[in-house]
Amino acid sequence: MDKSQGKKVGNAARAGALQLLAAIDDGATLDEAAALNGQLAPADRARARRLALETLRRRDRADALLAPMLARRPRPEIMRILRLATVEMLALDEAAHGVVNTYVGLTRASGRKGQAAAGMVNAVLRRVAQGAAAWADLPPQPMPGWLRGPVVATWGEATALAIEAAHELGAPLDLTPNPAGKGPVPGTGLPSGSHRLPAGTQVSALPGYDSGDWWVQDAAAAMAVPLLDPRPGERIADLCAAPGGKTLQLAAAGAQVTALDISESRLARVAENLARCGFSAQLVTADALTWRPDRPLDAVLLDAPCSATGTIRRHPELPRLRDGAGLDGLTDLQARLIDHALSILKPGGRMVYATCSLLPAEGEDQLAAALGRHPDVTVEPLRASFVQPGWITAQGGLRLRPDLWPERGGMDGFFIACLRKSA
Ligand SMILES: C[S@@+](CC[C@H](N)C(=O)[O-])C[C@H]1O[C@@H](n2cnc3c(N)ncnc32)[C@H](O)[C@@H]1O
Repeated sequence: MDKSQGKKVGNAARAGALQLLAAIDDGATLDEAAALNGQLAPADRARARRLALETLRRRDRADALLAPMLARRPRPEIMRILRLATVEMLALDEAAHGVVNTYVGLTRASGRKGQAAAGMVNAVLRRVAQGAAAWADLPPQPMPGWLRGPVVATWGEATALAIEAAHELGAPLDLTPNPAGKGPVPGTGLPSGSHRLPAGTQVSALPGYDSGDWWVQDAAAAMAVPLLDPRPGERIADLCAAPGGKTLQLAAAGAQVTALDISESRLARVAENLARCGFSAQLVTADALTWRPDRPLDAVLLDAPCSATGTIRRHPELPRLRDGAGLDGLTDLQARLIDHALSILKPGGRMVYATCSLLPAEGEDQLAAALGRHPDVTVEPLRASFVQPGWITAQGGLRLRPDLWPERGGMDGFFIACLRKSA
């Protein structure tokens, strides 16, 4: 590839990243915004997404570096250009000369107002290029107050900072091997059985996807089903199943699975994933609050809807889109789902409650409240060999956080508890 071609590809991705950041500023999620990059070649689309992700992870840090260099805060589109260029130079080690020239060009191309701002962008970015030491001294992006408050109150300031550092690092790609798969599964094996590949690995470029030799699932998310310990032939309902990572694990263990979700379109993804991996399950579109099986079940998996604050490494836009206001509604729904899930279990049956949340209100507090409401329910010991003693909470739940396994690249935030109804 000659140099001019390379530059053209790079600039298409940068313009794509600016489109994504603008849509996210307007309230879209990164996945929703991705449709805007539909015209880009796949490699540029992937690079635009990565640039946007890396910028969102360091937005506050970039703003703190830029603030003293700006006489007044520029218009949002110019601010996005400055942030993106700052992150490219200081976090992604892109050569300053090329970055400055490109973003000055993109500023100029953004219309009459852009022409007027180009000189300022040029001057500021040249100062940014000299700012590596100041950049290194800035703390990672803080979690929003509604999340940081409970995190600090529960685990302390040092843990909050470690979580924030993990958020900035982003997430590796984790695969769950299909036990019935034929080919080797790429990546390094983790103690929990997942395989890990570096952040930014393109899923479509990996062997074994079409043949269903593995599926994408964060290592923490993949821990819930082993803790339920499904057995061949057991009748198990996965009450909030889509897109189906845990349904696949349950089916792979030989259970008779009913996969339920309130969203028909999301349930269609469960069907696709089951077909690709060669498993089957009964699929039901229904509200888990009211659905009842024809007879009580051996086990239930309740991966409840939640704030998803455990997934900020992969969705750094999430803290900007949410303000914690819907939390009471979610915790109320989770409690009602727990009560209903217990009511469809046979005596002696097990239930795993899980949320991809960092908030104790959606994890530890739900477990305590459920035990208070249900004197006939006990917490099952967490017997899986990958569980480290320090991860187990006072009441016997499993607390997973992005700052755990730092030497391996972290994991999503999750809370998992296994309950047993008395026989
Ligand atoms: C955290 S996701 C589940 C992820 C899934 N267990 C997996 O491992 O791939 C939560 C799911 O709950 C579904 N959901 C939300 N409220 C529900 C309800 N009342 N009944 C059934 N499903 C519900 C959502 O549509 C969403 O697909």
